[in-house]
Amino acid sequence: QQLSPGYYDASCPHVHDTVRRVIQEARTADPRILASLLRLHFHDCFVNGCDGSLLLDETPTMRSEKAADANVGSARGFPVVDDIKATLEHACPGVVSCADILALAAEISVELAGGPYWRVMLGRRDGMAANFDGAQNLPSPTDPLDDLTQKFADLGLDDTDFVALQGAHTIGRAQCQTIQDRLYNFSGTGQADPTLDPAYLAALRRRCPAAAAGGDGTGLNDLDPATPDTFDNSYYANIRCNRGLLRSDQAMLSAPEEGAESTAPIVERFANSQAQFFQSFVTAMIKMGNIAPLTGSMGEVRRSCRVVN
Ligand code: HEM
Ligand SMILES: [Ca+2]
Ligand SMILES: [Ca+2]
Repeated sequence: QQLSPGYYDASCPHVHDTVRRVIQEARTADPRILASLLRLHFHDCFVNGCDGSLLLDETPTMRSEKAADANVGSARGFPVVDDIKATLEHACPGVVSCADILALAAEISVELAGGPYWRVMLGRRDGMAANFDGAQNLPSPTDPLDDLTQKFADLGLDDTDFVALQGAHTIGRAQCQTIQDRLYNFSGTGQADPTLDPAYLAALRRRCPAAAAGGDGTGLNDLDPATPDTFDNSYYANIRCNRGLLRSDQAMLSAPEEGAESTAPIVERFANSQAQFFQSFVTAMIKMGNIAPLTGSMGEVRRSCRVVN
């Protein structure tokens, strides 16, 4: 069985508008919520496929994905997902899965931030378990380029998908702790990452004081210093002038292992053409949304996204 854009046409015809309305409301108090929701879909799909596993709370017998390094103190937006779910349970009880809510919320967030529109494939069902170990294996900002591209390739996402999906960092924030080594002690050298633009480095050091100077690592930085809240292609222009925030962002320009293709030409292409970035981003989001979905009678439609029924 396959996903389809019209999956809820009969059972919950206003699902897209409903999700959109709740996000619009949340956004007035918290503009960052668009970025946070987009990230949740990624972190869900990369662990056990797009099955809502990320949303499950810890139980005495099951470690949550929320407790994994990439998510703890970092993944946010869960109360908004709860609000969306509650609104949909009121309108169409027991119909819309939490996995589909994340897919819809990602698309709507991109669109509201000024990015492309696409018809979201729907019909995923929710999984019955979280996978803490899987979440520990999410791509990390300290992974070298080849590990990053391999983690995407393992899920059927090629280098173009990888570069396009990283473009999600055209919106949102990252905590100082994710870049502290780049600013003060790159690869144990006691120096800054030499690939960082000097003016950008100086600005980041002001925002993120060293631990010895009292920095606690929780300060926030724009992932895209040029247009932090707009979904556009300036993320790639930043990388071209060594203003990628995370090491994993800038890594797209680093030399690949022998025999592997360079991702630099794709960065260049997206920096030069927002239309090509948008087109590849949509393709890649639909591919990512198709990772190992539960369909038919597999899994369930959760009543609360935090617990199995
Ligand atoms: C190479 C793979 C990736 C790595 C290593 C990575 C890493 C990170 C890190 C470290 C943060 C900051 C978290 C924090 O400080 O709390 C972040 C934020 C973010 N990531 Fe990624 N990411 C990757 C790919 C993606 C993809 C594929 C998407 C979505 C399609 C995405 C969307 C986001 C967004 C929107 C934010 C900002 C969230 C917010 O402001 O709440 N990332 N990412
Ligand atoms: Ca999942
Ligand atoms: Ca931007």
